[in-house]
Amino acid sequence: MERGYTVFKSIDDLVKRASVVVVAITPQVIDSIMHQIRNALSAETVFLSLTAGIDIKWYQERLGKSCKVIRCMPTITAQVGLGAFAVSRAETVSDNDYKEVERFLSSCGIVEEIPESLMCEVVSINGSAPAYFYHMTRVILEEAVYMGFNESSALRLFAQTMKGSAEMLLNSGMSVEILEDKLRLQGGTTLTALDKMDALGFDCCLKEGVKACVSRCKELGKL
Ligand SMILES: NC(=O)C1=CN([C@@H]2O[C@H](COP(=O)(O)OP(=O)(O)OC[C@H]3O[C@@H](n4cnc5c(N)ncnc54)[C@H](OP(=O)(O)O)[C@@H]3O)[C@@H](O)[C@H]2O)C=CC1
Ligand SMILES: O=C(O)[C@@H]1CCC=N1
Repeated sequence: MERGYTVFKSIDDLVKRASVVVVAITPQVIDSIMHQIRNALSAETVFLSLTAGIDIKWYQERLGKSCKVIRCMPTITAQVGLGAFAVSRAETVSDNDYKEVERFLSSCGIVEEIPESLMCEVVSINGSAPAYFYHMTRVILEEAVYMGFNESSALRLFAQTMKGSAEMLLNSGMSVEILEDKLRLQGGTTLTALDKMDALGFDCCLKEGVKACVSRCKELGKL
């Protein structure tokens, strides 16, 4: 433990020694490690699953009804301490177990407890959402370069603007409608841009993307 972590030679050894086991593998391979986990799991072990689409019932069917499962949908932004974790728990998870996991997740982001029935829906607003933003950034940057900007200069301007916009949404006390309305000046540039995007189906594209994301999450749970 000199470096603050220990490397185990097998999943079996790791699960036997851990009070909380974090499962962060893809839905496509999770079934293949279940038997190793089942043999090593104690009644006290808390199982924190980050795997999209896999529900609490799925774990209970493989590990037993009494297993303590917390399902979590994380975001890649935890890497910079700004994670947004959506969690739900099995009835077998005590408040103390839950608080321990919440404390651990809170070290790198915010934690919201949500009904398990919304765990696939939430992927579309947290887990996958950073990619929507990165994709939008790529499109905007492409246009910026076309207009003559240096790419890194445009990136700094755009990303800082988005960071500030998110900060205002979270901490200004103003609603998203009020904030948008503040920019919708009659005859102004912003309104012209929003009208053009609206006419080309921007809102509809976003809604359809969100729906596709949720559907895929549900399919992953059935693989
Ligand atoms: N990426 C994201 O932003 C988000 C991901 N998620 C969820 O997190 C989970 C992991 O995603 P992500 O980290 O991106 O995926 P990666 O493919 O980057 O990582 C998968 C990990 O699983 C390990 N692994 C694969 N097969 C086995 C196995 N048989 N036994 C043990 N370990 C194995 C891999 O180890 P090795 O490298 O050694 O092969 C790798 O560390 C997914 O379920 C995804 O739905 C949720 C929200 C956001
Ligand atoms: O794309 C995926 O399947 C995972 C879930 C959320 C983000 N990445």
